[in-house]
Amino acid sequence: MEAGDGKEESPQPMGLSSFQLSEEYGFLLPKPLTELPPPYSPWMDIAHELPQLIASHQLRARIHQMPQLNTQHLQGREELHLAHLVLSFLTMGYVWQEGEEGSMKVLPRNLAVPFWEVSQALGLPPILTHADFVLANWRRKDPSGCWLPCRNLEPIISLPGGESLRGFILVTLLVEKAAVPGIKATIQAIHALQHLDDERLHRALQGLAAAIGDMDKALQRMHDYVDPAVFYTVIRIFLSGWRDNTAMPHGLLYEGVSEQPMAFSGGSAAQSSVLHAFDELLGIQHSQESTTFLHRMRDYMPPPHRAFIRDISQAPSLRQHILSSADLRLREAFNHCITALVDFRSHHIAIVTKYIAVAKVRAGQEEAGSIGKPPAALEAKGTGGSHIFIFLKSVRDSTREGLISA
Ligand code: HEM
Repeated sequence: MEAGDGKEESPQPMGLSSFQLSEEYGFLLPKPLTELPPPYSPWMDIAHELPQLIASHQLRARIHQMPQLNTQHLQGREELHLAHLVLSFLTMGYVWQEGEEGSMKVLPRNLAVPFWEVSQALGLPPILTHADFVLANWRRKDPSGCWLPCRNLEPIISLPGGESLRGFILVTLLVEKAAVPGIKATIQAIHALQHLDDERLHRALQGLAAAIGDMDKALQRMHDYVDPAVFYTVIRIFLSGWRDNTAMPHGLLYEGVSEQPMAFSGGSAAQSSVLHAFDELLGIQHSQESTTFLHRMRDYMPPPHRAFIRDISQAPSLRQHILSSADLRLREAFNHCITALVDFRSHHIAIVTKYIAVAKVRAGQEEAGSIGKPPAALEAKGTGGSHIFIFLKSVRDSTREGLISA
């Protein structure tokens, strides 16, 4: 990361862009493409009809009829991201169309080979990631209209789940957007540390705490837009992966790519770079087990975002600086960041309780099959494969341990 140029509050755009971070949109892809060039219409045509094709059990047949397209005509980051988004959604639909018991263990070569090639080009795994589901999956309905309210936003590609699926994607998007000032404050804080500029550091920490508070407010909107029963019984399975999942114990065979099945975790906001970056800046030490899981999730991030987190972890230690400083205002601002992060994580646990634990009990009480059959293999595990509540509480509690006492 480069040093600032004297204009204190705005980090160098160069510093942001070298990590494929946008001044306005942070980790979100700033202007996602919504269509691929004409040769790729066989993919796009299926992708635009995905929820209906899955509901009518026709997706697998349509994918079998798809030609095997050459990926060499895809140009630039935007086209590659849209291709990965489309192929990952097709793959999730193909594998899970008939639910957990009817999952497919082989991905046909006309889908597997291009998906593998696009994944290699982007440095992403060949499965749906947070980068697909959220970062590259948004468009304005009215291109000249503003971001908020949510009504002007919609996902480019959908899965079953109707308005709840839309809400789940868009609320997560709003959390990413609310994080943007916090990402810039993170860079400011590192510049300030490098230059031993405590005034600037203090302002950066205040900015970071405010941004985490705004992320928390955005997160709460999940309650307004997403129905727990639809999330639990319809949406969740399509985010599931083939690693740490007893429904796919041997992984997925990517035909034409490898002789052996491969195992990848499903999509999860644990793959969002935001909290990884904040944890590194604040020097939060998670348990070994949680750290192993979270670090594995970094393999599911675009490589430049991974590099951003790595560079923060290699920067001078903020925590050591605060501990050795006599400036109580700094300590207070640092602790505000920690408290805001604990609150965010506590509210997230409340959401997970409502959308998974309580929804599971309610689904058990409903007539079997009234909405959909929830995946049994995911009852105690997240789509990323973690043991949900042990993991989330450990991560929240180790965040709290980051407080520096007076
Ligand atoms: C209905 C909404 C949500 C549910 C049910 C949910 C569920 C989960 C689960 C089960 C995990 C454990 C990891 C795994 O195996 O996947 C997790 C982790 C995580 N989720 Fe969510 N999540 C939701 C919304 C969000 C949103 C909107 C964000 C914000 C971007 C978010 C951020 C995270 C983060 C950062 C982690 C990693 C643990 C941490 O750092 O605290 N989640 N989530």
